[in-house]
Amino acid sequence: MRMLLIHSDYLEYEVKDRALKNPEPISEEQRKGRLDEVLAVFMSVEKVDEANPEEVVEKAVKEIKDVAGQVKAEKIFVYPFAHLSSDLAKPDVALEVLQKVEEKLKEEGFEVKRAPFGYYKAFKLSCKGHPLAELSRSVVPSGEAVS
Ligand SMILES: Nc1ncnc2c1ncn2[C@@H]1O[C@H](CO)[C@@H](NC(=O)[C@@H](N)CO)[C@H]1O
Repeated sequence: MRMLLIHSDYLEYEVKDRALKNPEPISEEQRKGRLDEVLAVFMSVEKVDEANPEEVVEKAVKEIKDVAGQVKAEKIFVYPFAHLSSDLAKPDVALEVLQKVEEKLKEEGFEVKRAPFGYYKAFKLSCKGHPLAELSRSVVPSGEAVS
C-alpha cells in the first residue's frame, strides 16, 4: 500500500464518471464531499497487500495516526488513488482495505470521510505547505518486500 499524505486547509471532490465497470454504489449525497482542516490520504492498494489485507490495514492506520498526531489533524480524508503504484491490487480487495481503514480510523475517534471508489473525480486541495504537510508512506504485509 502506498500513501501520499497531504495536510490541507480543505479537500473537496466531485464524482464525474465511472472509472470501473462496477464502481462502488453511492448515494446522491456522496457525489460531492468536502472536509476542512484535514489530513488527506491518497491510497493505492497494491498486489502485494493481497497476501494479508488485515495486516496492511493495521499498518496503514498506524502510519496515518502517527502523521495525524504530528500535524495535529483530527479529520482524515481516505481517498482511493490508483496512481501511486504500477502494481495495483484488484478492485474488490482494494475497496475492502479502504473501507476497513475508514472504519478503524473512526473507531480511533477521527472524523473520517472516504471518497467513492471506482470513479473519476474532480478535486480541489489546499496544501498547508509546512514541513510535514507533504509525506509519503509505504506499508506491506510482514515478509513482503516494499517495491
Ligand atoms: N488498487 C487500487 N487502489 C486504490 N484505488 C483503486 C484501486 N483499484 C481501483 N481503484 C479505484 O478505481 C478507480 C479506477 O482505477 C480509481 N480512481 C482513481 O484513482 C481516481 N483518482 C481517478 O483516476 C480508484 O477509485
